[in-house]
Amino acid sequence: MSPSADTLIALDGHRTAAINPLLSPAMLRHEHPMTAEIADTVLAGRASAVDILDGRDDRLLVVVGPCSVHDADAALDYARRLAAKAEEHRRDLHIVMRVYFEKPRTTLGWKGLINDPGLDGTYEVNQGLRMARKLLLDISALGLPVGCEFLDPITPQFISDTVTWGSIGARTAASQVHRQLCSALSMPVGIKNSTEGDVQVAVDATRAAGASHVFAGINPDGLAALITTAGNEDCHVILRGSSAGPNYDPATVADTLARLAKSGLPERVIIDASHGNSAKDHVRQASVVRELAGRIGAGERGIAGLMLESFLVEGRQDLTLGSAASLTYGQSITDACLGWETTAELLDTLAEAVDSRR
Ligand SMILES: O=C[C@H](O)[C@H](O)COP(=O)(O)O
Ligand SMILES: C=C(OP(=O)(O)O)C(=O)O
Repeated sequence: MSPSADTLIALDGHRTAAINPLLSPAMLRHEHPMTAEIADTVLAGRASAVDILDGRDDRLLVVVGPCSVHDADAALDYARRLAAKAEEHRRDLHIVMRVYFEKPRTTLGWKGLINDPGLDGTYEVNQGLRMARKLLLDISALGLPVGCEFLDPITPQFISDTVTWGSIGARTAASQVHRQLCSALSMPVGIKNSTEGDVQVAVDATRAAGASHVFAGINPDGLAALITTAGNEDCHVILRGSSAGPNYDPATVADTLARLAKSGLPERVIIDASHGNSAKDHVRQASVVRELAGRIGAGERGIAGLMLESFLVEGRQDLTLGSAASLTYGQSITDACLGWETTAELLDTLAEAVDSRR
């Protein structure tokens, strides 16, 4: 005898409130298509990032932009300013804009524009995916490459062709699902040390992502599929500090490079000037960048790039769900960011440091 409908729900529908349609990756890519010009920006941006990581290009990779995107207009406004700065410093810096749509929360909070584009708890994910893809294309169309954190393992199918540099965050570096995902991605991916400061987890993730994997995912039509990957040899470690304090000091950088060498991996790191390296204080973030510029200018090698959290207006503000209209334009609603003027100054300083090291 078959179980009753109520029994079936009790078995595995007990805590599912709703299941709604999700648009397919192929449909979204059809609505917001790649262009030949944008493809050139993405491919050239990836090639430059890989050349820097591999030491064939002596510039610095700088991933800079808001902690999270909550307003596409403000992000594009920021992107126009950054594109001009990227052009000015193209000889010394390879600038990639941080365009983060997925926020991993310590406990609870707004999870980013893809999850809740209305900033009001309505979770219009299909709309969020449309907004994200459109913005990634709009920014790349300026000739400015973009960088994203990949959090949900399904999201990359919708946007990854537009992304020049990817990241795996501190909270997911140990996750096999995310390591497998990295092994499939076509761009270089930075993987962070844990929030508690474990660097080895990022080294292990880099090694795991370099191998081939077979896992369940979705195909371009959104159907469940078995994915076989080639492995991504362009993954690298990001030192982001921790709850115990910063980890961008020369000794930790040297120790990380030694750990990478021991695992047979290229010796290179990216330093995140924010998060645990600045205790999420944007003023301290500027000091971290200045200190690193001094070290790079004095000849330190192994640091292939930096990450900066920056937006139009310095600092941060709290979001009250449903009250987006009262937010300050161009200010972060997640972690505190450097303001535009300080960011521009710091980019000048980093460019000078690269020139001195040369
Ligand atoms: O980069 C953003 C945050 O540091 C990360 O999403 C965690 O944020 P939370 O501790 O405010 O949840
Ligand atoms: C969430 C982020 O950082 P972390 O994973 O280092 O906390 C981030 O860079 O947005």
